[in-house]
Amino acid sequence: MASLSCLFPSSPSLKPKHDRVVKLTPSFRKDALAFSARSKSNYKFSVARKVYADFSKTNNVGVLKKAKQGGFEKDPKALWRRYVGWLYQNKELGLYLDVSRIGFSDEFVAEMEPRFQAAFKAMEELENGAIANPDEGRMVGHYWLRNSKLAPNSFLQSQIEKTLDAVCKFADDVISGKIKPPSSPEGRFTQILSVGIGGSALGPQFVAEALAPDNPPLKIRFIDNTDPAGIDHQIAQLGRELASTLVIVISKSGGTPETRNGLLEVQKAFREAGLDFSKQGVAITQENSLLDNTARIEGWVARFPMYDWVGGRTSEMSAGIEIREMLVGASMMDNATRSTVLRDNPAALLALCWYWASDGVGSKDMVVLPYKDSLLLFSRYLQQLVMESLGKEFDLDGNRVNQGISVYGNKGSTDQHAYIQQLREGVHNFFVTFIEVLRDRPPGHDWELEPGVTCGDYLFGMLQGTRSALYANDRESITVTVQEVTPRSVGALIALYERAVGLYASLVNINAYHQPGVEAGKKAAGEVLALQKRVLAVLNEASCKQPVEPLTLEEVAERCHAPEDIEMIYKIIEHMAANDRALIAEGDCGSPYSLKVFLGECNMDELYA
Ligand SMILES: O=P(O)(O)OC[C@H]1O[C@H](O)[C@H](O)[C@@H](O)[C@@H]1O
Repeated sequence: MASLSCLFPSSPSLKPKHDRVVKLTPSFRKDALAFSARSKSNYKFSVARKVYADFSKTNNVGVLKKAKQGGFEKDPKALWRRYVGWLYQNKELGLYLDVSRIGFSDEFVAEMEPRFQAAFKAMEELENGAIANPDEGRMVGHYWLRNSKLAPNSFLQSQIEKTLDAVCKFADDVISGKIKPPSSPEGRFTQILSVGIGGSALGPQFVAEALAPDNPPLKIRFIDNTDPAGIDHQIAQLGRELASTLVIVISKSGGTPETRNGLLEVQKAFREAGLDFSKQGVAITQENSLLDNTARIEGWVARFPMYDWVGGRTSEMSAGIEIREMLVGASMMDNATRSTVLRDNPAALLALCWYWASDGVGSKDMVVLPYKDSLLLFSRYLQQLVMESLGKEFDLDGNRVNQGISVYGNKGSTDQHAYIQQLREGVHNFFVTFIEVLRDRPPGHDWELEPGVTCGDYLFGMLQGTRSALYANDRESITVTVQEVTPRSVGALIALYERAVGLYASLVNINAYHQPGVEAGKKAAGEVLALQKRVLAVLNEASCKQPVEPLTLEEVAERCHAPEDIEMIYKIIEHMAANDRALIAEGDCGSPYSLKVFLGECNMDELYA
């Protein structure tokens, strides 16, 4: 078993290359202001504007703010012309993008054109194998997964193709019962339990929810946290079907603590049920990772690779279900989003809208509202893709920029009964993306629940109504329309947003492919657990005395040589007490100074260890 420290890797390569506490330079400030003023001063709808910059005195963070006053284009005919003029249509994919309810002007588009050309060039270089993730010294190759011929060399190309074939064959063999669990009465796998977190969970969850047939050959459930009660619930729900459950453990790094814990908990459940986990376990991870080595040594059913050059949040196409059609959709969208003509490139249009709506500094949140239950998880999926990619402290030149765009949303029309009130009338700090699906339900199932009106017409009406009502109050929106939710359209949507994020990152000059900020929390979590071990040792020593010596928090902190960590020690003891692992002799947790604690048992082995 790996020690805990191995599972909280702190990668030195993730550190900034140089001291990046750099002030926002006056020239940057001037450029930003001039750019914003120039591009918006001629705004054709004659919107009065006030543009000002506000620089925080305390941390040198520059925030360019704009104030929009007056109205948007409200004349229906002019608005219709704007709609038609900017409408993007992808005939092959049956996908439309409407950006008419974002108020950018022609002057703004012209100002942005050179930046987009630079972004297109950077994207081309990325696709050709440039080190597009400089901090980590990595190529960024998720686009090759849907067109292996793009891979920069034949070795990578054949790796991609072989993996895809192997995944598809494995899936067929599991479904047909050729690969089966050793001791299940059904004689085939009936359930999938997917264990993973972040990019190793959100994509599979989204796709599984979006594309699940009514009666899938295998049902899928997820463990995506280190919450023991949540894990117990998933295992309990499987019940006797644990014997016919295929457990797929997904972790690019192969060392993420939450995923490791999920695996250990599931393996324990297998042992207790008298089942051999290795005959039902599959690993999807980088070659030679901790997970890969474990799976190899224990002889799991299968192992599939994730690549160094594919980030977790862009790994949806690495290995999974229904993959070939999704890849076709993604590849078609990739072709469309390679266009260097802004108007013809839906990813560039999205990036343009994001830049306009959020002033290129994330001043507005992106609310994602799919009007389709099966796309519920799209917003959660996009939350990671957008926020982990764009939420960066420094730009590529080392300037402190604190970039990002916040993403939230669930689905319509459900959310209309929750927070649309605030969107329409409250604080104006967002823009909306509607996802519209034209086909309501499979052909032949529709009926009119009142004369001339189906259930789906209501959903349609709610979307259109909300879009209009928001715009009437100067709230901007984008609408992405697809014909149906199919593997192809889901693949296309994922590819559309992956590219939009990449292009936007170029516009604001940040690395979209690393996540240095995530390391801080992981490191701190490791320190908490290390402190907990010291607390346990101190309490154990006092609890082994005759008579037992209950300790105050101050005494524990002092004996741990960590008086400055007393608050964390209190939290550790509170948590242990709630789980019957520490006993309260006096006082209670609500009055920390009154507390005296000890352990229920003395562990002699540990005492003399
Ligand atoms: O796939 P794994 O290596 O287990 O990583 C799972 C997740 O870990 C971290 O939180 C990263 O920030 C995510 O980008 C990643 O998706």
